[in-house]
Amino acid sequence: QDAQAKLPNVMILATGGTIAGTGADTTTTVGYTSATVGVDKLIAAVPELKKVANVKGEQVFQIASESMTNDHWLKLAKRVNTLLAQPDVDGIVITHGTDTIEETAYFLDLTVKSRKPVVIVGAMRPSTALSADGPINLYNAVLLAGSEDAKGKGVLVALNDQINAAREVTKTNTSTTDTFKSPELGMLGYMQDNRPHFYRQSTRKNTADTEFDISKLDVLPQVDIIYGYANMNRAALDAQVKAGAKGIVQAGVGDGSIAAQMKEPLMQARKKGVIIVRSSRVGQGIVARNGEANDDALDFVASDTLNAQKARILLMLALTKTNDTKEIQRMFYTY
Ligand SMILES: NC(=O)C[C@H](N)C(=O)O
Repeated sequence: QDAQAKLPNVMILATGGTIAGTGADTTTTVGYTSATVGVDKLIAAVPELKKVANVKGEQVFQIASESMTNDHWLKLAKRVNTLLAQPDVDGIVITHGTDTIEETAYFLDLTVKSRKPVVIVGAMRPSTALSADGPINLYNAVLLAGSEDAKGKGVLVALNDQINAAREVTKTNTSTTDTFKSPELGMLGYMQDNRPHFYRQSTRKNTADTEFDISKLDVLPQVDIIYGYANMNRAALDAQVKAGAKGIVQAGVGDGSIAAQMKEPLMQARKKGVIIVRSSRVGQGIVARNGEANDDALDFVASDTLNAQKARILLMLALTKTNDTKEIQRMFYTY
């Protein structure tokens, strides 16, 4: 009894994904159905959890993560903040589909107001598969969320025995279990021997140290992404601006370069008040301010090392505070 009382209290918030998926048979690893197993069953499948934490489950959503929306994020962030404000919650694990895990992780990294651990976990193989990765990933996530070492490190993404920072992690492979990597800045550490081993930490501000507050928001500003490619044209940009986008992230070629034929359309969008952020489709490296484009003259913002899908998140949150491009650029160098 006493030993159990000394264990950390970890809440598991389930949102769906492949970790809760089921396939036709044990060898089905593609073509299965995501988000079918409930949180109680996920917990019951790993009896070892009880030895390392007092776990409680809550089904927040039951969706495949490709269908994650801003509304889901607002609801999830509010729930996480409410739970972490309770003295009887030491850490949170979120089970999530892997397709947008990096986006949800970064959204929470910017909006959770606590230094208690928040760990997001998923799986690449459905729960019914041979060598399903969900159970060990969930076990490690609960250990991590209950550990002292994970406090104050921002939102963590833990799969495949590795710990990555929300800002830096990305899905690098469509289907293998070693898909989550922080290819340019490196992972934070490993899960091994029933404990985390940390080697580094992100230098960017997160969680309790950010300026963003979603507690009173029911909707986020519309921000969309346009993708760079040879022979790019303005159709997607114009459609997004017409549909009411307040911000556009360009996942540009190379160092966020702007095609000659896109310069005028982007300038026109900016004149209409739309904030333009230059990111890159490359996936690694800095998009430098005033590098491949004169951001000062164009009044654009450079994404620094954020990929386009994460730049979209920071721009949405930035737009809840300001429309000033200098301020928004500061935020891109802060978070
Ligand atoms: N491995 C997965 O979880 C993929 C799934 N499509 C999802 O993101 O929900």
